[in-house]
Amino acid sequence: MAYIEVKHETRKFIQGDQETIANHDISFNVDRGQIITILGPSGAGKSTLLNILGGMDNPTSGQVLIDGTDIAQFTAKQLTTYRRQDVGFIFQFYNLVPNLTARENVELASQITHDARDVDETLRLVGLADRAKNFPAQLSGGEQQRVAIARAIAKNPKLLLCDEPTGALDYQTGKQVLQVIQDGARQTDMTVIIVTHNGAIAKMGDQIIHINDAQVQSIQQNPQPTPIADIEW
Ligand SMILES: Nc1ncnc2c1ncn2[C@@H]1O[C@H](COP(=O)(O)OP(=O)(O)OP(=O)(O)O)[C@@H](O)[C@H]1O
Repeated sequence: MAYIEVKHETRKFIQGDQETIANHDISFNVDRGQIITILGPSGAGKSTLLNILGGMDNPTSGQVLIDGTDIAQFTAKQLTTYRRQDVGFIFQFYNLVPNLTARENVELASQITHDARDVDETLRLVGLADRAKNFPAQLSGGEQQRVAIARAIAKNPKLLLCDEPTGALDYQTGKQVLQVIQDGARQTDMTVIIVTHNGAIAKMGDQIIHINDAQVQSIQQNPQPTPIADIEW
């Protein structure tokens, strides 16, 4: 059984008399431990889909089975537990707490889960052991994003969701961050979903889901993902 099964997922937003269909009849499967990329232009519906997978939003219709359980049917309380225990998030703009050190930012996440990873070991994993006492403002963009990755991974999530994780970074730093995400995934057996509008980055996925105009345009199996060192954009 696939770890994620999205079946006919649709999300409509209604504002006044205007209806926007952000996701229309979306279906795909993801195996446990896969890295998949969701590729599409601005406004295609990628973030909407990621929010639904992360339990931050509910679809209007359809099923979102995670490990066999339909989270589309979850109550608000069940969704909170799911987000807390099972999901790590990485966003374009890091979202670190500015008055906490790198270590404290990571600790914050590890404290709310049962099965957290060791904070110092996780900082080592992202190559930031020696910056643990620094505040976000004392770190570069790439380092801040690595703290955000450590924070997400420290929860030991089953699912890591990344929304344009390199969107605010330069080319070289962006590649380092992708490498950290990939290494983290391979070492922890997380399932990873990366949203991007960048076709070159999408090639790091074991599966590339092309989304356009709210719909799945194609699903490309990618048995030989491009090594990050070889990705160029
Ligand atoms: N809360 C909302 N209320 C109304 N419309 C929304 C809402 N969230 C998203 N939309 C609309 O749904 C569509 C898809 O948006 P979404 O943010 O999912 O796209 P995206 O592919 O992630 O785009 P981007 O790459 O620019 O972030 C857009 O037309 C957007 O305006």
